[in-house]
Amino acid sequence: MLKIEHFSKTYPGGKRAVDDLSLNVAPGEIFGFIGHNGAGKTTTLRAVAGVMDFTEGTIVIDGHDIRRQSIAAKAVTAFLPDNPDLYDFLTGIQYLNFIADLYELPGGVRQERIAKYADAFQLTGSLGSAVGGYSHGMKQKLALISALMRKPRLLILDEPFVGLDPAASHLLKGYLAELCAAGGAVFFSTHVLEVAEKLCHRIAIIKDGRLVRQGATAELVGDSTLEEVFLELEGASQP
Ligand SMILES: Nc1ncnc2c1ncn2[C@@H]1O[C@H](COP(=O)(O)OP(=O)(O)OP(=O)(O)O)[C@@H](O)[C@H]1O
Repeated sequence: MLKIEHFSKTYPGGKRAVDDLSLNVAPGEIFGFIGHNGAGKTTTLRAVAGVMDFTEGTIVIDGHDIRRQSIAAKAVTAFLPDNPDLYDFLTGIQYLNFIADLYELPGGVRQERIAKYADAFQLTGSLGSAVGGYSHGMKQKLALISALMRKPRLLILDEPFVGLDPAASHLLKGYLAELCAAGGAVFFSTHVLEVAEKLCHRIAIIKDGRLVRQGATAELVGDSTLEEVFLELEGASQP
């Protein structure tokens, strides 16, 4: 579903944020991407989502090269940044309809899906209000609904659990599993290692822009916890 090969990104000014990263995410897989602050997670996710160009390597989504077939790749991908930038002057429902129009989601299907996800995330009563008045968590829920309603083949999420209340986090985990059961795939970054350990089929750990470990969660963790494995790789001292 997602194939990243020898991906590198050097920012203008010379910072090499990611160096020679390769990984695959298979259909049906929830893939967690973890690493310290500044490790290169957001840089990678933004390149995969096609919102940032990169220096070297190839990124292929569902058979479409993100550079050469960017529209086809983006048509099957949804990306939720850590701080979604929505249109404050639109109401929630106007925003969802705007996204549904962009991705040509037919009327009946969109209404049914918006109703389903908005009810579940308890946002239905706020859809008539301007997004500018939403709390951070409400904006995040709206952005999530806009991504989920499209039923993307690949869902890319940057720190999706930060700022969500426990009920919304629980719901989201269920929806990620649902998307994968339907043959989609999820690639997400997180600092919440307990969630990653429980939720992810496979995990990659990035350190200073380089992939230092990847594999099936059970194999990667072994008899330890993900936190222990992570801290050991980081060389961090444990109490
Ligand atoms: N626009 C930019 N210009 C220059 N350097 C950048 C830019 N964006 C990120 N970087 C640098 O690239 C490196 C990787 O940043 P990135 O945002 O990908 O890390 P991250 O793993 O997502 O971190 P966090 O967990 O803190 O969100 C960091 O050293 C950061 O300072």
